[in-house]
Amino acid sequence: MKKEQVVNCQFSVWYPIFKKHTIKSLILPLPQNVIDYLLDDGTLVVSGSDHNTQQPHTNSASDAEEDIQWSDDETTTTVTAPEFPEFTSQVLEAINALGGRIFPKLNWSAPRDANWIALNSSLECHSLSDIFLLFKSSDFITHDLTQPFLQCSDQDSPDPVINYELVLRKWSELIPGGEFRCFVKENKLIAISQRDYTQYYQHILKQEDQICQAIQEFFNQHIQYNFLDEDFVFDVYRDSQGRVWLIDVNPFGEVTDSLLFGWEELKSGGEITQQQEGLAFRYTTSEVTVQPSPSLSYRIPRDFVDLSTGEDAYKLIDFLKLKKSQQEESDEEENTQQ
Ligand SMILES: Nc1ncnc2c1ncn2[C@@H]1O[C@H](COP(=O)(O)OP(=O)(O)OP(=O)(O)O)[C@@H](O)[C@H]1O
Repeated sequence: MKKEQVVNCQFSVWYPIFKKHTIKSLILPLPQNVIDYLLDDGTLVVSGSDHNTQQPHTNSASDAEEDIQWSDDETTTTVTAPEFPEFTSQVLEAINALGGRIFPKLNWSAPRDANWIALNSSLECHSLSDIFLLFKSSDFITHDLTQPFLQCSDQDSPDPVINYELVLRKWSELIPGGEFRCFVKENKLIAISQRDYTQYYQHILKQEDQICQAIQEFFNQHIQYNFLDEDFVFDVYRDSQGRVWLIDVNPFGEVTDSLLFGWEELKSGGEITQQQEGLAFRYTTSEVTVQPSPSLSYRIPRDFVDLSTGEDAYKLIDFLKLKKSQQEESDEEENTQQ
């Protein structure tokens, strides 16, 4: 996989080409101070200033950044997250234009590994602080920001310049059993895998031929020869009326999860068992093969999740205060012993 293939799979590259066949979205350039904030481990995500109330911002001359401040007085401890007034109002405007509920992404990735941290355990966002909470907790987002070309074979060539972008997609209730990943080699659709492969869906077994045919038709009519590369991977959603929608485009190579196939067999071509002429379709065929969800490995203990995101979000702040006063007490003890 070459760096150029990764560049071509950025959202802002494929979206204009396939706009009519995918979920409505808006793209905003990500300012450098927001990128710095996302990469800074030391700052919490607590901000009251960006709730979706559509209030005009009076101070939008420049986006100021502040650090968290712990006041000395225990009774008035405050936690201040950085503020980006101009960017915040752009994001709120975009969220409102998309109906108030959005799915956030960067150039390539969504923070799928962080959904456990959100109040609703979902990637649905209504404000910039919802987005920040997910982005700051996600290794996938950090990967986009720090090493997007990690697995490329042309490591000796200079890294292409990337303009980082915040992608806001209209929130859509997608049923996981309707999602499929499609592999294209030399402009031919060679393989389709059920995307949520850890679950068994009876309707996939029953409608195997219709699903294959609908995706093949969608590919022939709208995707084939329209993308910048001849090898790539695209994700689709087949809705309850049987209509197929494009969800995402990914590089053809190890950086993309090959799900029920192996990259070796996909790259070598000929060896895959084929359902229809030239096309292999794999899905989970019984409850027996059901595996734990891969996203479970990204989670942390439930107690901590409850503390940080449970019914009472202030519990985390109380917990941190407690830790701080315990630390101060032990420091004092140490001082008196010396
Ligand atoms: N607009 C949306 N509204 C709600 N859920 C969505 C939306 N877009 C995508 N999803 C859900 O989020 C999942 C991940 O989306 P997407 O493929 O865009 O992320 P990604 O980080 O590029 O994933 P991957 O690394 O597997 O390609 C999808 O499988 C789908 O279930």
